[in-house]
Amino acid sequence: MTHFDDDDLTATADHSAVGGSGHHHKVDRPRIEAAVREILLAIGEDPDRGGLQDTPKRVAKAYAEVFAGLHQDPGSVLGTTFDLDHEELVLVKDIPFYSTCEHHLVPFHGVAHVGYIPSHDGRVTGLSKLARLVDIYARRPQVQERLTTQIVEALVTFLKPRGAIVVVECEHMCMSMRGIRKPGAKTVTSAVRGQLHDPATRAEAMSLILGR
Ligand SMILES: Nc1nc2c(ncn2[C@@H]2O[C@H](COP(=O)(O)OP(=O)(O)OP(=O)(O)O)[C@@H](O)[C@H]2O)c(=O)[nH]1
Ligand SMILES: [Zn+2]
Repeated sequence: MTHFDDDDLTATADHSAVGGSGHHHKVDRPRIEAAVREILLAIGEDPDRGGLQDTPKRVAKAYAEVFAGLHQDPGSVLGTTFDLDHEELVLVKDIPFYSTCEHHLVPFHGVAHVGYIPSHDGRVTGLSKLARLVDIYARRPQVQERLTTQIVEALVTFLKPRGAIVVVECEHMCMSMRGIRKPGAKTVTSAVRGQLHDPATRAEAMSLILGR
């Protein structure tokens, strides 16, 4: 039996244009459990002591949640659209998220700002879908640059907007708790497409994003 957890999105991702994983298996929890037991042994711990007995199971459950985005389809999320006749910028800002650095498998977290200028027929998606899109790509082993690009590419692919902008601001735990140890350092990445390349349009979006 495969163990696959998620709250409410269950479609299997296979959309290569927007970074579908191409993996057809789901999260294999027994395999994670065995690996976590090995790690505990390798760091010199006793995986059989009371406090650690259930840890491999807990980690497997947590990983199934944290990496659930590998098995979710951004197209099915952005498929809900409304004909609202709004042809100007729609921006959801300060969307909080947690992701996992693919280099160290420790968290990076912050906020994403996601905006687009709807297509000429004025079709817009539900606002919550923009936040769902962020989670689908955040819940994978990631680097911040790819996360940013995948979100903007999904907007372009599924909404055919006249323009799109994604700005992501993160603190990387791999830079805070270990290595260079610079807690508080923030990494900002952005990606723009279409009409948001226009300096005035881009400046308007950026002032909305930065105006706190
Ligand atoms: N570009 C980019 N780099 C990242 C991201 N997350 C972590 N990194 C970096 O990935 C790099 C990996 O560098 P390596 O030299 O291979 O690994 P390392 O010896 O653990 O590096 P240090 O973190 O400098 O100790 C580090 O510089 C991290 O800061 C990310 O989202 N984007
Ligand atoms: Zn890292």
